[in-house]
Amino acid sequence: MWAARGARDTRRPPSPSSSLHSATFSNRRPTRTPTPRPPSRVVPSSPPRTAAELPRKSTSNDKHHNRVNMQRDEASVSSDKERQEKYGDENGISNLQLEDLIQMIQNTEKNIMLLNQARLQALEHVETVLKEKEDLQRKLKILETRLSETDARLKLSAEGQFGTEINDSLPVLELDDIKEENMLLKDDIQFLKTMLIEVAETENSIFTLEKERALLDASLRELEPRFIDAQADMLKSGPRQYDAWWEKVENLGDLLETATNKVENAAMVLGRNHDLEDKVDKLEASLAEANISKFSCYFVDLLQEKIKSVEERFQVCNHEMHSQIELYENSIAEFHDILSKLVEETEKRSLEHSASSMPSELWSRISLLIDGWLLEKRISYNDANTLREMVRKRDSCLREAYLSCRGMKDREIVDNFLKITLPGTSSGLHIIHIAAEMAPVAKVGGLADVISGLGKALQKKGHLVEIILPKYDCMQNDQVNNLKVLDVVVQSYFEGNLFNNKIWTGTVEGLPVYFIEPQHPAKFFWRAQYYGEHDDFKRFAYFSRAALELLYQSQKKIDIIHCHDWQTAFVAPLYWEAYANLGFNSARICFTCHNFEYQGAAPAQDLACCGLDVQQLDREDRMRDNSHGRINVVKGAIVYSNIVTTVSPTYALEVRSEGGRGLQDSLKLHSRKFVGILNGIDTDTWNPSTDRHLKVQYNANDLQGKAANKAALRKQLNLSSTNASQPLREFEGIADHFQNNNNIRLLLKYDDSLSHWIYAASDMFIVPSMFEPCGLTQMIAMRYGSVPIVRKTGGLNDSVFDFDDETIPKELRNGFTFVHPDEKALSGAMERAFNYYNRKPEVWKQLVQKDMRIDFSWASSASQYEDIYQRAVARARAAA
Ligand SMILES: Nc1ncnc2c1ncn2[C@@H]1O[C@H](COP(=O)(O)OP(=O)(O)O)[C@@H](O)[C@H]1O
Repeated sequence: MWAARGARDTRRPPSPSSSLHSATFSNRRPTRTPTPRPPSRVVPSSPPRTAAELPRKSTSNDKHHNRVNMQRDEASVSSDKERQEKYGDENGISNLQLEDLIQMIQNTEKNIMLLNQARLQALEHVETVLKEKEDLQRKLKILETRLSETDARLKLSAEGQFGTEINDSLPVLELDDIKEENMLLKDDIQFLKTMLIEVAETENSIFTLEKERALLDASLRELEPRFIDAQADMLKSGPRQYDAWWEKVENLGDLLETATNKVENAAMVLGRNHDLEDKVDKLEASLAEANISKFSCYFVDLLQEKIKSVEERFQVCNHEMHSQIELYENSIAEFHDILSKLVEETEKRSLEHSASSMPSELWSRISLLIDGWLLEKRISYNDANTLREMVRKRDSCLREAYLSCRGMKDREIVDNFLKITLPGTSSGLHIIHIAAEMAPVAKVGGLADVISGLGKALQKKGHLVEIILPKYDCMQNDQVNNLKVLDVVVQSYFEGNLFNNKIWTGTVEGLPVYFIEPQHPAKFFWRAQYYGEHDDFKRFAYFSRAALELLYQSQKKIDIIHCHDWQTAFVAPLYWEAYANLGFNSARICFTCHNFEYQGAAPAQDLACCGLDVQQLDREDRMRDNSHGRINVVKGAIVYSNIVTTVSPTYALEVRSEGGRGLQDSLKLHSRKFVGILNGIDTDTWNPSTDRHLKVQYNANDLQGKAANKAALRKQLNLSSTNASQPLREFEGIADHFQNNNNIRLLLKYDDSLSHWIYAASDMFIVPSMFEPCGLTQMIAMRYGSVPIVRKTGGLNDSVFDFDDETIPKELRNGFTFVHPDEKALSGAMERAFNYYNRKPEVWKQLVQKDMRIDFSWASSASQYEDIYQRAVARARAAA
């Protein structure tokens, strides 16, 4: 499958067909990172000897339990390893200690589960005992009936109605004795009944206990994820915390062991109840025997004795049960206490942890806070600068002050910040980008990618980077974090009047951004589109002036103001002609032209709208266009900037001749400050192994997902699926014609998500541009394993090297190129690519993998920008 980018012949506003065309699809779901699972729980088939499972305290010889422990240990060890790989051993705690600690925590947690299991099983036993008690009651009833029968018979026999046999064998005196004994027996049985009621009460209290245990269980489940976090935190804790945690975990272990023993004792007591039941059985049997042997005195004695012993045993058991339950209740309360302390500590630790690795997003918020306070005149210029310096240095005091501000009133926060202002120095620069686009909040094309990509890379290098954009009505507000309007109005000059501007702030991709919303009747940025308005010149002249006014009023001590393309090229002459005289002159101006096709030429008098002096600037050596009697804003930026760049070394050469579109002489004149730096791509945004827009994520080592994306896109675009390697072609004029074609689709729309998918689905990416200042698409394509076929021009020439060109080092060869801007040359390059694709799939695969591994990140390009910024700043300081 192929994606082709239209030959470049127009720039802003981009033609809707300017980029990606292709097709494919798959209905496979993306592979997802497995959700972390809770630690496995082992439920033993009998009440566990949990002490054996407590670390370093094992006493059990039970084979089954040993096996269970071994499985658990293996699980703990492997998860420990994973954690160690993830977090490393930053604080010098020995691996062994950490392993022990983690293993201990995991075992402890599992033991809690096991303890609960044991409790459940103990309860099951209690239920059994309850049933057995009922049996016992039934049997006692029978016993009672039989006794009363015996009583009746004895009565009859005493009255002489019972036959001679009895009268012969039992004298009357003996019968009286038996009667009395039977009465005693009855009392005993009554007593036994009372005891059984007591047992029932004990059971009730066990059920109450069980309820409490269930609550505890629920809170345990809630605590489980925090507990896991705490384990991770512990890996990062210093030795002191490690010791404290260790001690707590050991206490917990001891407590659990005690509780376990108690449960074991309870189980023993229940066992004794079984014995008791056996004895009652025997009693019953003996009674039957006594009945058969017709009330032998000896038997009744025996019976009485047995009942007495039953009663005694019952009392002992009951007492034991009560004390066990009491102990168990106490240990649960203790356990609860330790658990709450553990939670408290975990929360404290996680707060400390987040403080040590505060993301750039938060630093950006602090930076915006400081600027807001300065504009609102709540802090002085000096304090603001000191605080900014601290932001730049990622100062830990400032971080602490910010983190401790939660819930404070505004005034208190300001005071808090002012308290920690200390003088400091830094080699980092304060860089402001003023631009018309920024990805992903306001993106039309590559300029937007550059602003966020370069900004992030410079921020990573320790510079304080801020962006100023127009507040477009059509921008993606959902891509801005913390978007809010400042309680301040910045006035700026336009066409002889001052106009209010609302200032919005927010972070985009972790960078602090200002959005200017002009309160001008022309509603400059309420046009439902970024470019293409009849008054574009005025719209962006207004914006450039307002952006400088914002910087001026916020009294920032800026090192670099970086403006981009003709829309913000006004900044360079405005800064030096209108603001430097006011003392706002610490910054050096850098101008990047992303495309010399667009130069912002207009009738000379139009320049006056933003306060520039037309008389002064409409001169050959300043802003007058080289070929027409107009003024040219890009020329003005070339003349007035300290640094001028364009987006690739080859394009920098091209624009010194024809490619300069009339500005070649100016560029030659200012060639000492002019340089071409190849753009990078934002490798976080463009990453096939994490890209959420794809059907299936993949990487250079596992290309299966790429094929799945291709199949998915083909299906989505309703293309034939009979031949998966069928190519697509393009061109607007034949879009309708292609609509019913099985192998071709022409897509004429801007769709960011689809663009990601197309990069992933395509095998080849054709960029046959007539000219291409840099081009990002060929680099993004390579990152997604789509081999570029490009014309050797501009940045394409600096990033794509022909696979068959033996004059180029082999390791650099990554695509297919052609020079002549005609169909024959393009077909030749495509044929060569197809040859490899169809006939040498292994070679092709290696090429795809190699392309995916090329580093197109901003890192090296940002270093070049950093270098030229620093040199310009150093020159300025030396001159001062
Ligand atoms: N139709 C489109 N839908 C979504 N994104 C697009 C589209 N066309 C181009 N893009 C994106 O715009 C950027 C183009 O950058 P670049 O190659 O420098 O071209 P340009 O300078 O014309 O903007 C890339 O991020 C590309 O993915």
